[in-house]
Amino acid sequence: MSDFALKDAEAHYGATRVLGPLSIRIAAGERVALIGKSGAGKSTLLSLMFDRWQAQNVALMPQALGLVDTLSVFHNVYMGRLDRHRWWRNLASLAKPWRRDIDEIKALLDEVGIGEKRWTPCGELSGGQRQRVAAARVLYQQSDLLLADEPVSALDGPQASHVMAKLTEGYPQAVLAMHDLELALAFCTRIVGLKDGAIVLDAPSETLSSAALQDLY
Ligand SMILES: Nc1ncnc2c1ncn2[C@@H]1O[C@H](COP(=O)(O)OP(=O)(O)OP(=O)(O)O)[C@@H](O)[C@H]1O
Repeated sequence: MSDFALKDAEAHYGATRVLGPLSIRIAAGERVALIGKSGAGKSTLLSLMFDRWQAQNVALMPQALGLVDTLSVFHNVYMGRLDRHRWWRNLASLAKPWRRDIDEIKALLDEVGIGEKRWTPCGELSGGQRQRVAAARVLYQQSDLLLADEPVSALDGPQASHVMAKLTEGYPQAVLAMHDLELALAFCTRIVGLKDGAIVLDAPSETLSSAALQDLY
């Protein structure tokens, strides 16, 4: 595990500054929930973090998920480790996957409740199923840090808790944009509140309640 830090970072769309300047450090073992109302800058901050840190072995689960609809669930998860294999192995796996990969990916898919869909094209899945495939892909990736944008927004209560538990077990160091404050407090060690592109709150979860966080909305 390593430290990840931004110093005086800014993000612009055209000439308009929408984020920062802000500084933040994510220490080993910290799971940070980014919260704030729509447009506060959560996705922009996650993109900036990914841009700056991607050379440091970071997994990204974007809001749009980035699944290939014409490929099976298995192959979408397999893509989490494409860069660890030689090109010919990846190409051969498209036609005939290795038994070892099938077993490992099936076990992960079972953990998020969609093992039976492993050969279904992602284009034929529901929104919640797609989100669980994307969760399985970042878990398969086994990077040092997870950056995830609303990773359980399409899941119902018990499923959302279950997938959050799996993601945070797999990634003790993470930054997660969250709308659900109860889940954020339950699974993250630290809450960072954003307003108009600035950090207006940064505190350990154990010192906060969801009622206290309502001021951000
Ligand atoms: N492609 C874009 N072009 C111009 N402005 C953008 C673009 N994407 C985002 N913005 C602006 O940047 C600001 C931050 O947006 P961002 O998507 O980071 O917010 P967010 O907190 O993630 O919102 P949400 O919870 O709705 O996903 C907003 O004012 C938004 O209008």
